[in-house]
Order: sequence, then structure tokens, then C-alpha cells
Amino acid sequence: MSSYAPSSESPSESALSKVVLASNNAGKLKEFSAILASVGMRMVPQGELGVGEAEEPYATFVENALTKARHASRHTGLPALADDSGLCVDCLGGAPGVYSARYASLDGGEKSDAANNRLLLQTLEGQADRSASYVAVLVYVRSADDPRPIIAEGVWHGQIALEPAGANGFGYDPYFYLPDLGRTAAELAPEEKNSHSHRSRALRKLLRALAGHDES
Ligand SMILES: O=P(O)(O)OP(=O)(O)OP(=O)(O)OC[C@H]1O[C@@H](n2cnc3c(O)ncnc32)[C@H](O)[C@@H]1O
Ligand SMILES: [Mg+2]
Repeated sequence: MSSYAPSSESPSESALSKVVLASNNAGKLKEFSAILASVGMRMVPQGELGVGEAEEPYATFVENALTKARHASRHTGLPALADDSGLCVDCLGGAPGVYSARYASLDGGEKSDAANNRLLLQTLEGQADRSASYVAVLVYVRSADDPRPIIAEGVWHGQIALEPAGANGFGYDPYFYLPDLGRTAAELAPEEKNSHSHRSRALRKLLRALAGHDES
């Protein structure tokens, strides 16, 4: 079994912290560290090791996540885990999708969550079908040139609300309404979001795959 997989033994901090988390997004980092802590793991954010942002030039989550993971691993010499994620709105053909972080800036606006949310609301004005999904694709590489990256996807279905609600989370969370829970993602406590989210679904799948990887 890989030394990075969750274990009932108490794993040594030094071994587990030798995986780089290839993200600079503070919201994602918080969520990853809480979910990983719940299974007794820790990974070190790339910023703590002086790794800057990777280019994300591709049209698919998996290609961008692989690029981010390879970039972090190349700069540190360590195994790396990356997340490429976004909001896919059905009536917009899956947009903003891989461009979620840059949605407003690609339209001439600023690169911020507030500007992205404003543009989303404006684009959906008068739309009856407001169904959407959060998608997260995680990629784990043992080394920059790992020929067998481990890939896991998580999806979380919801609706784009007409009004924002809640102050938790980040990004599109104040508008991402979960009909089953009767609240937006930003109204969920962090641990509730982490028990339902696209990111936590993908991470749990990835950890399971990692645990079985060396045996397959
Ligand atoms: O690339 P890194 O450094 O990880 O950080 P980033 O914010 O640029 O991350 P992405 O390129 O994967 O873009 C993801 C965007 O999708 C949105 N998003 C993804 N997951 C989200 C979540 O759980 N809650 C709210 N918005 C989310 C949000 O706008 C993110 O900035
Ligand atoms: Mg990014």
C-alpha cells in the first residue's frame, strides 16, 4: 500500500507531508486540509515551497490538473496532488467550466469571485433552467514524469440561485443552491460542505485508488 494512503495506523507526519498540494486557492487549500486531517493526513501547499502558478491552457479539467500536478512535482521533486475544478451550467453548455476562475476577466472584467458571480447572474437573467454542477478533477503524480497519474472526478449537482446567501466557502458558493439541503453551499458549515462536495467526492475516490494502486 502506498505510504500516502489513509491508514488505521498513525502515519508519520514526515512521510505524509511530503506530498505537495498543487494549488494557490486559499478556499481549496482549507477544504483539502480539513478533509485530509479527517483521515489523518497532511499535504504541504505548493506556496510554502515557493512554487508559483502553473499555466492552465487546456479545454479539459483533466489536462489542466495534470499540468498543475506535474509543475508542482517538477519544482519540488516531490509527489503532487492537483485540483482543476469549476462550475458547469447546463443551459450554458457547461460554461464557465474550466474557465470558472477567469470567467469575468475573459469578458473584460476583473479576476475576482464577485465579478464572476455578477457575470453569471447577468448571463442567466430570465433563464428558467438554472441547473448546474460543480466538477472537480484531481490528479496525483509520484514524479513530474509519472507515466501512471491517478485521476479522480467528483460532481455535485445544484441550481444557480437568484439571490446570494451565506458567507462560508468561496467562489460561486453563495449562488450554488442545493435543493436537497435547502441551502446554498455558502450556508453550509465547512464540514457539511466537505461531506457533500465535488472536491471531497473526488478526494475520497482518489485516496481509495491510491490505497489500491501498488497492489494492482
Ligand atoms: O488553479 P488553482 O491554484 O488550484 O486555483 P484556482 O482558483 O485557479 O482553481 P481552478 O483553476 O481549478 O478554478 C476553479 C474555479 O472554479 C470555482 N470553484 C471550484 N470549486 C469551487 C467550490 O468548491 N466552491 C466555489 N467555487 C468553486 C472557483 O471560481 C474557482 O476559482
Ligand atoms: Mg487555476
